[in-house]
Amino acid sequence: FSPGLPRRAAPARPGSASFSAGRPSSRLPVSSYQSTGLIDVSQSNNQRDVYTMEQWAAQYGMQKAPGVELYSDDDADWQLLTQAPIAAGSTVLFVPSSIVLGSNNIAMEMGNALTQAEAALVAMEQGLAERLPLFRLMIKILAEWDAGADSPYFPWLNSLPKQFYNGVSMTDACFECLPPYASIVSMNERNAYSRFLNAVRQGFVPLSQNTINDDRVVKWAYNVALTRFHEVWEPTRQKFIAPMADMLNHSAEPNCEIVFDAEGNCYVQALYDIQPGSLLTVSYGDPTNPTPLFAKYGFLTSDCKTIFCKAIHLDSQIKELGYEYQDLLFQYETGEIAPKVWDIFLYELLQTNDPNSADQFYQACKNNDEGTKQQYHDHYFQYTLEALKNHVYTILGDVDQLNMKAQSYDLATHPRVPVILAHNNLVRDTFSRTAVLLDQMG
Ligand SMILES: C[S@@+](CC[C@H](N)C(=O)[O-])C[C@H]1O[C@@H](n2cnc3c(N)ncnc32)[C@H](O)[C@@H]1O
Repeated sequence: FSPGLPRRAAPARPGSASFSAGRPSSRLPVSSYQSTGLIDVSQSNNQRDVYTMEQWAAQYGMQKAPGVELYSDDDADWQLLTQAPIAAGSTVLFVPSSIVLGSNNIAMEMGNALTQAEAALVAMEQGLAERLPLFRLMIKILAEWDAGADSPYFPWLNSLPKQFYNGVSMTDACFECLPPYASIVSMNERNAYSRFLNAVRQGFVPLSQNTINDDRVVKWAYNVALTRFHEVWEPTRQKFIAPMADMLNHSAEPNCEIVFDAEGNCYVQALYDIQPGSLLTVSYGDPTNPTPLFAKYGFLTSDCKTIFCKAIHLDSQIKELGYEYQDLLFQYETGEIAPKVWDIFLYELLQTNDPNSADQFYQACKNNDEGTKQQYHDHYFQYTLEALKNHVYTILGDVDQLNMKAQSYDLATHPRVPVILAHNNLVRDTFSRTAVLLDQMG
């Protein structure tokens, strides 16, 4: 779950002297996929046995640096913290490959049945080929869930959350309370899930009918896979889930990173010296934009410094100028707007009113001709300013409406309302500051 991080050569396995004892690892047996003692994934039962999972992982050879502990302040969300200092570069956690779920191994284990299910998935939508490693993880989780207490992964499954707040779990009522960009990104997550469900229901993979027909179970397995994987790109692209390492939360300024060696062993390493009492964190992705993290993981980072431009009506201008959303940032604390946001607004104005100038401005942007760009910006400043103000005040008005709608929902049936409001408030706070800045400009 830290796609942006480069894979590094794996460090030497930590000397056992400085690590809490763990028995030598042995490969987990493949479960026989029979249903006994199924785990209740209904949201009403959010009990999680994380400590038995920790003991189970230790029995298979998981090792932690002294002082590393599971921690929760609400019994719902768990993470790792350290009670002892940890030196930069040292290994915080080691998870042996014997308990790591890897999409390549799953493909080998499940063979032809999985290949057929994957073909059915890709036939629905070519772009889903990218999501095959995730599909494999989901199928494996379902197979282990199907095996119930007979699954060698039972303690891990029993430690997992039942409640999710991401786009996959959202209803149409939730999407109606989000600004367009957040709504689209969240809906994409749910749509990908629907395709996965459809592929599972084609019946190729050896899962019980009860499992296949239970939307809650399939959705839970999908959410577990989606929110807990770590992607590696070498020697081939694949996704892993390493029990215990999957307890690390996200931070925009993480103090740890996750690496896998060629055998699939997982190492969590300290990026800096870490003080006692610190939470251990990794990066789940682009820290400049909280919305995709919100849609995928269902939380809003408290340490977010920027949001992306919400001008999705200018998508074609963004594409034409070759800009990325990462270039189009609004600063949370100051409301400042990135220069390229001004470019796309001006470009649209010129296209509508003065196509020749639009062409010249386009060339200047493409050639990084800052002088010419500045001349256009100076000349049309009042118009661009008006267009931006209009956009910002429209978004502010919309967000107020969306929040009013979200607040009218019953929390018992809409548990995602708080995170939706937190998302919208981040947008509102940032844009309020931007509005003040724009008003000061004229
Ligand atoms: C890989 S799991 C991490 C372990 C997880 N906290 C747990 O209780 O099992 C990812 C999930 O942790 C939660 N999470 C991670 N980072 C977070 C953060 N900075 N703030 C709030 N929740 C976070 C989200 O629910 C996310 O989907």
